[in-house]
Amino acid sequence: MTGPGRRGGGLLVAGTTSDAGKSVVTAGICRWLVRQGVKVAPFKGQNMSLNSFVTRDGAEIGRAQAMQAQAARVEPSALMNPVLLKPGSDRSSQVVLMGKPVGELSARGYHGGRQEALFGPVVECLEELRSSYDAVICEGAGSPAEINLRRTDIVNMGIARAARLPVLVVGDIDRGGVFASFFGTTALLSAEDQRLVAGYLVNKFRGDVSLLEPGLDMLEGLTGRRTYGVLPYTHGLGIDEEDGLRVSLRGAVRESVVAPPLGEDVLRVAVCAVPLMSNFTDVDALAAEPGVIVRFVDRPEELADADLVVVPGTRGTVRALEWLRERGLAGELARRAAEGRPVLGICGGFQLLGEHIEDEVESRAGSVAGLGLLPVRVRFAAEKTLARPTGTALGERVEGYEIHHGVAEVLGGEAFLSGCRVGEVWGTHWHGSLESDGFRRQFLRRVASAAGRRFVPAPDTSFGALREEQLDRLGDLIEEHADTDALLRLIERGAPSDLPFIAPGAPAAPPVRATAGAPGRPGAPA
Ligand SMILES: NC(=O)CC[C@H](N)C(=O)O
Repeated sequence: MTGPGRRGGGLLVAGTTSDAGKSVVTAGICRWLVRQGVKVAPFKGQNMSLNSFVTRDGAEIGRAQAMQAQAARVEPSALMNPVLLKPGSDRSSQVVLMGKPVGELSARGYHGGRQEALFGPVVECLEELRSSYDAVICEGAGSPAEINLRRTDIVNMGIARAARLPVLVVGDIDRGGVFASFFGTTALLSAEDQRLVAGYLVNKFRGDVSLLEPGLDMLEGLTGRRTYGVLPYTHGLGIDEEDGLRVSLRGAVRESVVAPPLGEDVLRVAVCAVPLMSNFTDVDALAAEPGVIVRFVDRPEELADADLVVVPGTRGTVRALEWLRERGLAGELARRAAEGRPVLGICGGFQLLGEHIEDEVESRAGSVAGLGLLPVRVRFAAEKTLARPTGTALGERVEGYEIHHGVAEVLGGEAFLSGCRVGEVWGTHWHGSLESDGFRRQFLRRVASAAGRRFVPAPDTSFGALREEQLDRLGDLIEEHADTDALLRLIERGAPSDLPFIAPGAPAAPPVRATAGAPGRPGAPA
């Protein structure tokens, strides 16, 4: 890898838990490597997420992999995330294979054979990437020691074994229990799997590393495996989170810039935390503006002081509609619309603002009345629209991306990004439009004026530049707090050959039970 043309380096970044920081560590490693002149790509065999992105050639992949591709300074591709599971309920998910939906499957159906069938294609995607990049940094899912799922695994040790990748296990020390987690994660793997587990990376550490070091030495004594770095707890790096289901955002304030507002007033944005929220990252660009406060809400009272209410995308348009009605938010939205106070509906949030929804695909609820705030009729199609549209709104160029089954027929209002606007109610299928800086500023000016706020958008916020800065900070974290020489050796040469076996190893599988417990969320590791 040090010389041009050297191919085949790789690493699997696994975690002791979900949310240990695998995605950001993977991105950080990609950014550090590309800065060293290494041609690097990210990969995740299977991702479970409602936050997805559309590649230039129209394939849907997890946003986390798209973000990692940006960290690696390469164009995202379906090869980087061949399987994407999009939960539609606690028990079933839409399976997206190589960027296209192939059907809805229950967790049981998925683990009962379908996932195994995907192993070959997933490994082929990884091999294809490895043949054209110096290094591929793979992200695992959940924990590699999910002993109930190991047999059919296509994202953790299954992939590491097939591609002979060294494995680095990331642990979140902020939650505590990191030593037991590292030890246990290793000790519950088979001897063959353990041979690839090269060592550990401590994430989210606060305080004095010298206090941690004796523990890391003891861990090495116990496992024969070293720790490759201790990354400090860093705020503001939660970019492009994976899973809108697991992370309850209700009541949460979107991490915003600390710069003071320019005008006399701030602008308050309330985002309805609808069920199965998709691409809630759309509002990150609002939170990046000085003086814009973005929070997720689920009660009508919380809309009262909001200058803008966003109804975001959702994998369950009809379900979200019911939820808005049950919680009294629907009435509040109608009142706002009548008063000329701004509302922005994005994708599923746009669909439900319309007059009528015909859905035999997503909810199978048939004919459903929408909130009637926009002159739009939506009919769900089996075919998914995946697109990267560009256009103009408020005199500014806008780029976006579309991921939806619903097809909107716009019957009136003023055209707005393939959707429409009536009064101060705006609706579009486009995600990501707020990342277009000029448009975002114009839109915020318009909202401020409609809301009667003396808010002034900063003239120079560049969302793209902020995103790049964040990725650079991730690269810095690796460069400054990991043993990069050792990491590079690992990526180039694979796991050391003398890693000891830690008892007891993988437990034997029990005889198959006729009525095994329900597996909970589909594809549990996420
Ligand atoms: N991304 C979305 O919000 C999707 C909207 C809706 N569930 C559809 O598929 O049409």
